Amino acid sequence: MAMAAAKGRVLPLLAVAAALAAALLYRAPFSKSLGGEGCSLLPHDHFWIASERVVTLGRVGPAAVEVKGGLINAIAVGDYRSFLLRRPVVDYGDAVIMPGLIDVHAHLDEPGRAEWEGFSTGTRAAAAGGITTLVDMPLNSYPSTVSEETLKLKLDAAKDKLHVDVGFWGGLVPENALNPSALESLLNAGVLGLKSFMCPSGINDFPMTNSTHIEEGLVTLAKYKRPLLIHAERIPDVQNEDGIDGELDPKAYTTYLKSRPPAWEEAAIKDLQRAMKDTEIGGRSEGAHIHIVHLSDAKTSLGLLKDAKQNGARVSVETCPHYLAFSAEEVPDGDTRFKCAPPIRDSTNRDNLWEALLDGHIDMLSSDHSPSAPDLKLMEEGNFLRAWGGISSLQFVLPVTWSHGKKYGISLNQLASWWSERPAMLAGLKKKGAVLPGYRADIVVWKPEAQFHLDDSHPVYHKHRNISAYLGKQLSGKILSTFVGGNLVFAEDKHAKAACGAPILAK
Ligand SMILES: NC(=O)N[C@H]1NC(=O)NC1=O
Ligand SMILES: [Zn+2]
Ligand SMILES: [Zn+2]
Repeated sequence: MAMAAAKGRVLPLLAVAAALAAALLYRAPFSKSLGGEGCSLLPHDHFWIASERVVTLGRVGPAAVEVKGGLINAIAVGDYRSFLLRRPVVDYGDAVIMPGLIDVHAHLDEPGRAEWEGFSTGTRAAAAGGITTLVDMPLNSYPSTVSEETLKLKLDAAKDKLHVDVGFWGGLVPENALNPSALESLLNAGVLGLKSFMCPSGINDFPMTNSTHIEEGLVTLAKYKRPLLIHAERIPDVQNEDGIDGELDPKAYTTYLKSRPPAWEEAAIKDLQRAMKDTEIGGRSEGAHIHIVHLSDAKTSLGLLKDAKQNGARVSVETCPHYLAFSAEEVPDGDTRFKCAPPIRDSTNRDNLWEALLDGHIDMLSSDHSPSAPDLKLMEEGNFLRAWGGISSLQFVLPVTWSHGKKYGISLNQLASWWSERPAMLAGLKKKGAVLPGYRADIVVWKPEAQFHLDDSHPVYHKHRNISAYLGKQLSGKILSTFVGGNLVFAEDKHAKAACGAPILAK
């Protein structure tokens, strides 16, 4: 019965042992450390999961993973079936067992804008998508997370609503950037690092920073060894003439592209050169780390970042599935679901982003899940210049990355590196991001080959399915089970009753 709950396939050979094991499992007491009965669809705190394709230790192969008290206790690599005789096991056959995804860039907009997205809906979508940890951005909620007090409001709003673990970035804004004690109190309160914008953010209480704010903020961050995430677009001092003029059709996607050319990304990154240099060994903010969020320009901006890395700057770069899945050529005019900043560029740029990811010049992936209330997307009017910029994608990032990445020959190990290991390092999450003994049992089990059509009948848990650019698409990669800290929080299109994810605070 316990086995059936997880739809595990118990090998016929092990039928007797499995029956014994099931009985054992069923009688096992609920673990307080796992939060009690409603936290898991598999209410046991000691069990094994196994499959032919476990992603661990840089390889993919048959293995069994022992989960005990919320942690991975042991891994039996190789012929796990004989090893597992008489042990309680959920056998996932040839499904992939991989570290749960860590999405370091999601906007869950509580308090203040729960009608855009919230902790409950956002983390349910995450669980359904195999994401086991999210790091929440400091803007789009109201107030923004820019102080100890506003972080406390976030934590209060999140209480009892987290279906996965959630950490928080704080905001670096002009009001705190030149004030080390204000920044220290925010960092001491537990944000995992800071985030700032070099252009208007679209949110009134999250003003943009200039390079001086950034350089000064980094000095404080260096003491804490926590990163600064930067939205690197800046309006160039001199706009060149193919910039936008009033005559262009606001429904045409080309108009939007012209309004935010790659020159914006370039200008920001050039402006960051001194800040990047400061992070080098012996630099003014040695120990700090600059992370460029959602890179879209795979040309000059990427080149500048490669140079900075080569010179020893501590810089990392993420891009997002929408820049890898879509190209400007295929964005229909008036379809503002595809509006994001920086924009989705042409197909050559998309191919170059894949190449940079495969070559290691782009370090990791994140969703930048940034929904709004549907009316702000202006879907009927189709005005790209006035619509909210933000892509709604949280639940689909794994199948989207896989479906499109297959064409570029990506491997399961690369997926685990881009979506789990590197994000864990960026956010300073110890014992997360890999399937290894001693690590938190945050695991996704999925079937890469299973195809599905994201049609109107597909369950979507994040807010406002209609504003997601992925609706109507055919994807490969079905999530079977998601474990967070040993709790089976999602399986067979069902969530565990209780929300037992943990808030993560830096110490
Ligand atoms: N405020 C906000 O979420 N902006 C995000 N949306 C987007 O498309 N890019 C962003 O930075
Ligand atoms: Zn951004
Ligand atoms: Zn964002």
